Amino acid sequence: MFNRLQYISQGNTIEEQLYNIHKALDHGCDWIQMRFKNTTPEEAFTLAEAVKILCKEYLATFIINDNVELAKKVDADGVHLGLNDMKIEEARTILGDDKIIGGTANTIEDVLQRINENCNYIGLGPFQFTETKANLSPILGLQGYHSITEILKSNAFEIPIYAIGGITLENIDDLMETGIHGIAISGLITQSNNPSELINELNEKLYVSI
Ligand SMILES: Cc1ncc(COP(=O)(O)OP(=O)(O)O)c(N)n1
Ligand SMILES: Cc1nc(C(=O)O)sc1CCOP(=O)(O)O
Ligand SMILES: [Mg+2]
Repeated sequence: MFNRLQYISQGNTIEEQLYNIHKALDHGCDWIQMRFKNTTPEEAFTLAEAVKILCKEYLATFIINDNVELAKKVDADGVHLGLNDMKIEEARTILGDDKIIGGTANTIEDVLQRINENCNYIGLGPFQFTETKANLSPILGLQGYHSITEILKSNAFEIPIYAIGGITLENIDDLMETGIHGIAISGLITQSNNPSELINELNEKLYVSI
């Protein structure tokens, strides 16, 4: 079973990224998505090599955002691909069946497409407004997750769905009640002054039904 909490990394430099990723790992995150935008291929490779070593040390899952070739090059555990990134089928051909390929969805139509593409999980968002990502798709809100998970349940689809976008501690119980698998968080963890307490509280809420 996949982790229920994904940390989506932030940082404008390799140093900032490493600091934030190390902080998340040190305080209990064990699924890291390296999301390093507006950088050079060389810097992305340098960071990915370092994060691979860190994730191995912490026994954490290492996912790279967008860049399939980099994930292959550093032997990451997988990639996350948006609707405008490389096609899932092409990524699967490059990475093979043993790697994790996550896909973004913003609507039920996108979700069904991702299921047909044999994604390993779906990042469904945005839950609410967030400054972490530009050009957000329409906000889903709690009702948006309810309506989508209802359709999936009635069709016996069991792909892990992660909510993403502006998620805070107060949203977890309501989101998990919709039947999603877990959540993906960036800013809340990055900006936390007490990451241990926050991540413990997040995990308590996420695994309470287990
Ligand atoms: C878990 C998860 N869900 C969604 C996204 C968004 O991916 P994408 O639409 O490709 O946007 P960028 O992150 O590339 O800006 C994600 N990264 N992770
Ligand atoms: C990377 C990303 N993708 C989204 C989507 O809706 O596809 S929202 C988002 C940002 C998530 O960061 P935060 O937890 O700081 O809001
Ligand atoms: Mg992307």
